[in-house]
Amino acid sequence: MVDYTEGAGIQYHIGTKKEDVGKYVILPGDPKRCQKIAQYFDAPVLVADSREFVTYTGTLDGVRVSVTSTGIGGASASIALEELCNCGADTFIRVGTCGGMQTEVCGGDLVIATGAIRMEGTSKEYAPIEYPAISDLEVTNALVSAAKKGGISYHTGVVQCKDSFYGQHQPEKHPVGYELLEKWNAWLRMGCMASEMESAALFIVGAYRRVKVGSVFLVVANQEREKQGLPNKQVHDTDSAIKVAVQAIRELIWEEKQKGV
Ligand SMILES: O=P(O)(O)O[C@H]1O[C@H](CO)[C@@H](O)[C@H]1O
Ligand SMILES: O=c1cc[nH]c(=O)[nH]1
Repeated sequence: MVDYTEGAGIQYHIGTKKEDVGKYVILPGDPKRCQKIAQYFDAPVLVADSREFVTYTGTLDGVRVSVTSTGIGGASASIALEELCNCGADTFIRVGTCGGMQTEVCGGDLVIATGAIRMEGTSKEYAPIEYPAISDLEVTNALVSAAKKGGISYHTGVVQCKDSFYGQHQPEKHPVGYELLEKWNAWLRMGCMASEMESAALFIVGAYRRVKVGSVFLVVANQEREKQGLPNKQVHDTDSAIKVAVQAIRELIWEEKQKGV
């Protein structure tokens, strides 16, 4: 019988063993982003490739670091996070793409999440909706510091997470479009910066597992700019977000070394 629980030798979905995974893990959604991220590590090795979960491990400044793809949505992201925690990882940075919501959040900018709206299903199977999905402060500060050092245009704030990508982009086609549109307008009025899919689940599962999770996203476009007839640049190269995540991990490693951890 398969042992799905913590302590099992090989994790059931992601296919890693404890010795395969570093303390720090970068979490892209897209498995094809993993190799691109691993190129920034010293001596990267492909340690597992199972379903949507691809894992490489190498080092940064002598410390073991991994990258594991989460697939799309909170359900698979929560599985990746749980199983990486079972392997001993404790600090995570999601590197994703998002759609800008406020008109100043333009294609090519980065968004660093300070919290996430829980309009998805997975986090509700962990914690009551009153519990906030917030990013880890140390990881978030490291991401901000890295973006500043890199001279990259970035925004901080709340992001919206949902399960339906097309509910964001074509709400009028959905039978419950009236509800999606009303909520979208409320998120806009509250100052929500961007829409993506995984951070709410990752922040909630991270809180439950007592690990640190932060998120940085490339803004691929902004549908609100489009609606208002403003120029709407489209950008798909995630390299700036990857560089910021890698630099943030270096800063976190440096801080831990200072503390003698
Ligand atoms: O680019 P990734 O990391 O997959 O992130 C975003 O892109 C996917 C939707 O296109 C969702 O996973 C969303 O969160
Ligand atoms: O608009 C977008 C872009 C990326 N990911 C999303 O979830 N929405």
